[in-house]
Amino acid sequence: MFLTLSGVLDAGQLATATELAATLRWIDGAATAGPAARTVKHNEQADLSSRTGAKLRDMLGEAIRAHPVLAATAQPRRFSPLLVSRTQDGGTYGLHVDNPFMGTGEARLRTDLSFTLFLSEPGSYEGGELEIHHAGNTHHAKTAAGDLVLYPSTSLHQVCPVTSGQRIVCVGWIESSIRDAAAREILFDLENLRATLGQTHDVRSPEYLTLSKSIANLMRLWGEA
Ligand SMILES: O=C(O)CCC(=O)C(=O)O
Ligand SMILES: [Fe+2]
Repeated sequence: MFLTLSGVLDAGQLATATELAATLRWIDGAATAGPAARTVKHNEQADLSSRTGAKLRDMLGEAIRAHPVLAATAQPRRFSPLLVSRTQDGGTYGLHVDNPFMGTGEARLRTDLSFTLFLSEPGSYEGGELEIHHAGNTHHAKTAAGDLVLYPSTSLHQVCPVTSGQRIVCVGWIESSIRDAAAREILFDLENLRATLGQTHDVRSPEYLTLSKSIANLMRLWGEA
């Protein structure tokens, strides 16, 4: 699944995010990468432990969690802590795969989906495309500020060199309640079908009830509570 969700941040939230990001302290991005990814990661990470950082993280987290299409397609069970990263001066994040598991204890999650929420307008920097390799295809994403790109964490991907300007993004990972991507897609289609059916059929009709029963039973088969 490769999906661009537009307007995850509205103009007001985007302005606040830009303002807050400008006051943050930045540290070497290699600190938050796994051993292999570290060797190809040439960017900076915002220190979100400050009050301003926490405010930014909370605001971005709320907007992402509130997005209905993200909820419907990803069926999130857990979110990783968000990172905010900055790439400039020819910086890049070379081809890598994300760690399969992140965090420890209660906060540990399996990474099923990765996302990038763009905070810089695409015209304000050169390069910096997020390039995702999947099933023999290569997808390039460089979207408007406020848009979010969602892709399978199973893919190799890279951030192309940023040759001018600054690319600031928020990245994070999702563990889905539906581990298998094909199963997740079937449930997404069935949910859409239920919404369409609801326009012409009563929720007590045999058609609506049978579809609801099938969705619930597939969730039992495929889902994790
Ligand atoms: O900056 C991006 O768009 C993706 C970053 C990335 O691949 C990562 O942090 O693992
Ligand atoms: Fe990555």
